[in-house]
This record gives sequence, structure tokens and C-alpha cells, in this order.
Amino acid sequence: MEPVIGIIGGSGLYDIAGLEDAHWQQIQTPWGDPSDQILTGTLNGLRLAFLPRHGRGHVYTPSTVPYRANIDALKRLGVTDIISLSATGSFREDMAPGDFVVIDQYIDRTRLREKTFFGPGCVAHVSLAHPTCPRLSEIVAQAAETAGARVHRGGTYLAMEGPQFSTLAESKMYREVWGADVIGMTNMPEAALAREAEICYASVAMVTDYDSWHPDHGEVSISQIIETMGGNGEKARGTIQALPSLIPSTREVCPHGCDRALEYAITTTPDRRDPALVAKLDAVAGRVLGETK
Ligand SMILES: CSC[C@H]1O[C@H](OP(=O)(O)O)[C@H](O)[C@@H]1O
Ligand SMILES: Nc1ncnc2[nH]cnc12
Repeated sequence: MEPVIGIIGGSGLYDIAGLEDAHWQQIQTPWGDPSDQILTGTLNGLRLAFLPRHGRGHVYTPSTVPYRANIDALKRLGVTDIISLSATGSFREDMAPGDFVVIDQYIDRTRLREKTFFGPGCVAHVSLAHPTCPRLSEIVAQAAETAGARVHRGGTYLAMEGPQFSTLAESKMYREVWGADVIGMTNMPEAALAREAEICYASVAMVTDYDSWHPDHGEVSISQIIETMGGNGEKARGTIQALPSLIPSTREVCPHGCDRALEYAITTTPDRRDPALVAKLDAVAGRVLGETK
């Protein structure tokens, strides 16, 4: 099977250059419109589908990003693996602004978002014990190093609701009590939905600031973030450019099972399933629901 790599670009990353056969496509989903059209094309033979998470021009707040539509649309385009690129604050002195952290865990503090494709009439419980894909994460770490980034392999991302930044008390609690490494507003429920859609997911947290806890750095501000994002954006683009030489042209099944996450996850018996919901799940769960519709 040929891999198709979905790239979800976060704050500051709204486009990618250099794709062959590039065109922006509007994809319709049963969950509404994605954040924007999706840019598809190939990069040195590797098929890519790029989606700006907040839309071109940065239209969607972290709470209003249409996460379900985004993941469904990428699945409809045949995406097998998603790489998220995100701006984050850091809770660790050694994860400094400009560094890249390849995330392996999340603490989800979001509360205003649709978190699952499933619901009454089709209940499913996937595992999130390991919410990112180790195989894809290692490839992304190598790509980022090729692009000249200082890379930390592994880190816990605290997903907050936003859009306001954290209070000092929250910042200290996430760092000292909860042991989070970085903080952002968007990776949840995105990572969880990718797992439900059986798509491998890796996330690069591009550190822009020390949030508010650091005695020598004051409190995070948007101007500080934008300033650091300039350099991060260059390394992010370099990371994407390095992918074709690191991703095999034939995709083997995921050794960690991301692409079979729904195998035993659907709990509702076939006779009790809601046909309308099952129809909406055609892209996300068609592989397992197909024969029982
Ligand atoms: C513009 S700073 C705050 C904003 O940036 C991050 O978004 P993304 O993960 O899409 O890069 C952060 O989570 C906030 O949404
Ligand atoms: N300190 C911070 N908190 C939440 N989201 C962020 N994105 C970038 N920096 C952030």
C-alpha cells in the first residue's frame, strides 16, 4: 500500500511550497466543512495532503477548529499517517524556544469540543494508552533533525481549552504537580480522533515560549510567540522536505496497531446500530462497519 501523509499545520503554517500536481481541494464530510480546503500533491514521489488547522488567515479558535471534519476529510483522501505541527509553550528549562518535542503523551484538559465520531447507536472505545504512533514519531524526529532542529524524543503535551493562556497557578501546577512538558490548545481531540479513524498520528511541538512559570522569561505573549515562530516555521518546512527520503514508498501495516484500532472497539451489536450514524461513519469506520451495515 502506498502511504499518503497528512500534514496538519498549526499557527504560522498555512501553506507548503514545492508540491508537484498541487491543488487545493474542498472535501465534504458528514461532520461539516474542514478548517479549509486541503492542498494535495507529491513531494519527490511522496503523496501529501496539507490542511491548515486554523484555516488560511487563521480563522478558527482552538475551541472551534472542526476537528472531526478535518480528520474525516483526510481519511477520505486516503491519508494513512498524520503529522501535526504545533506551536507550544514549554514547562522544561531544557525544552527551549526553538526546540522541537516529539510528543508521546497527552493530558487532556479541553472541555468544549466534540471528542469522538461515535455516539448513541454506535459506541466504540479505542485505546489511547499510547496516543501517538512510535513508528511515525521516529521518522518525524529524524526529519526534524535533518532540518537542523534540536529534537526531544518524547514529551507530555497538556491540551488546554484556551483561547486565553494559563494563569500562573495553572502553569505551575501543570509543570510541578502534573509533570507536563509542553502546553498547547489543539492536539486534543485531534490525536484521539485520528486513532478512532485508524490513522497513525505523530505530533511535533515547536516550542515558542516558557508559558508563565519561568522567573527569567516573564509571561507568554502573542508577540513573543510570533517572533519565535519565524525560525520554527523554517525548520517545520525543512522537516516536511526531509520526509520523502525517510518514508518507504510501500507502507507496511503499523506494528503498533494504529491502523487497526477499531478491530475490537465497536461495542454496539449490529442489530442495535443506528443506520444514520453508521452511514456517517463510512470513511472513519467503513473498514470494520462495511460488512455489518
Ligand atoms: C498563536 S499562539 C496559540 C495557538 O497556537 C497553537 O496552535 P497550533 O497547535 O495550531 O499551532 C496553540 O495551541 C494555540 O492554539
Ligand atoms: N504558552 C502557551 N500556552 C498554550 N498554547 C500555546 N501555544 C504556544 N504557546 C502556548
